[in-house]
Amino acid sequence: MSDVQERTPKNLPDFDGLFREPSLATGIDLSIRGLGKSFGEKQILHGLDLKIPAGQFVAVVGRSGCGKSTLLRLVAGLDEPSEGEIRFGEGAGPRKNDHPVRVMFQEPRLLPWARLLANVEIGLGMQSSTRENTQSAQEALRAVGLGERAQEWPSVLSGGQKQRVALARALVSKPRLLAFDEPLGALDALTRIEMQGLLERIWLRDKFTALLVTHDVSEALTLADRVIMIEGGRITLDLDVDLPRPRRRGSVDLALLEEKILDLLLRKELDRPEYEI
Ligand SMILES: Nc1ncnc2c1ncn2[C@@H]1O[C@H](COP(=O)(O)OP(=O)(O)OP(=O)(O)O)[C@@H](O)[C@H]1O
Repeated sequence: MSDVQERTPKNLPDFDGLFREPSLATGIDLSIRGLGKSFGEKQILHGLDLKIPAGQFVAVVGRSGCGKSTLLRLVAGLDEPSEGEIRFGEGAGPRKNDHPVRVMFQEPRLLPWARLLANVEIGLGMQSSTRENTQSAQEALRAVGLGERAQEWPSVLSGGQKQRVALARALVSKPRLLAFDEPLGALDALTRIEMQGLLERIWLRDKFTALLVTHDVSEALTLADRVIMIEGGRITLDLDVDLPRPRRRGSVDLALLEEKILDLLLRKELDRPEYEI
């Protein structure tokens, strides 16, 4: 597992000169015990146990419908567990107000009638705009490389640029845990690779705890310290990805790990009763 302590700003790749100063945000521990979730008669998650130390980057993979987004929604406080508990930080109970988690979704969900700066300020709450909020939003836009475009409208942006605004909006409140639900799923391959680099650099700078739900095993392995696989509502793989960063796409180490995870996913698929002859 990567050592969080070693991620000092001096190791960081520069992005338009924007990553020299670390922000004050730091990650938070996440502890999940006996987590279950049912929708009506259908049980989706079964007694999940998971501990994520502050600052770790964890990717969650698994077949479509296995419950990845359900887990993320529970962690983000967007839904209530049917059983079990989710705790943040040393000994802290579930926090209703001042929730430490922000989410970035696959769709940017920008307000078309608000300029980019105002869209990012929304990440600080719906209170009226203050000078500090405007400054924070401007900094967040700068961090995603859109500082010069604060007064533009969402409609003039490409899909990748809209996702960068969504990232700025998620970052502006300096969350202690940032959850990503397929954030790059709708982007073309090149933009996706660029965005992966941006996500990694921002995470290295801010040291928040990261929970990434993705279909893309290669993306999980490029970004995460640890990859978790959910199958049948349970964690069936918990793999440390102990490779130096930034990771080289197409390297033998990554390819071997990817093959191992894909093999497991495919074998599980073949084991399913509907595939029996
Ligand atoms: N609000 C809901 N009401 C009823 N069923 C739901 C609800 N939310 C999710 N489900 C069901 O829970 C199961 C898991 O859904 P979830 O979205 O967590 O899967 P996923 O692994 O994220 O899938 P995908 O990779 O396709 O996005 C699915 O069968 C889904 O239909």
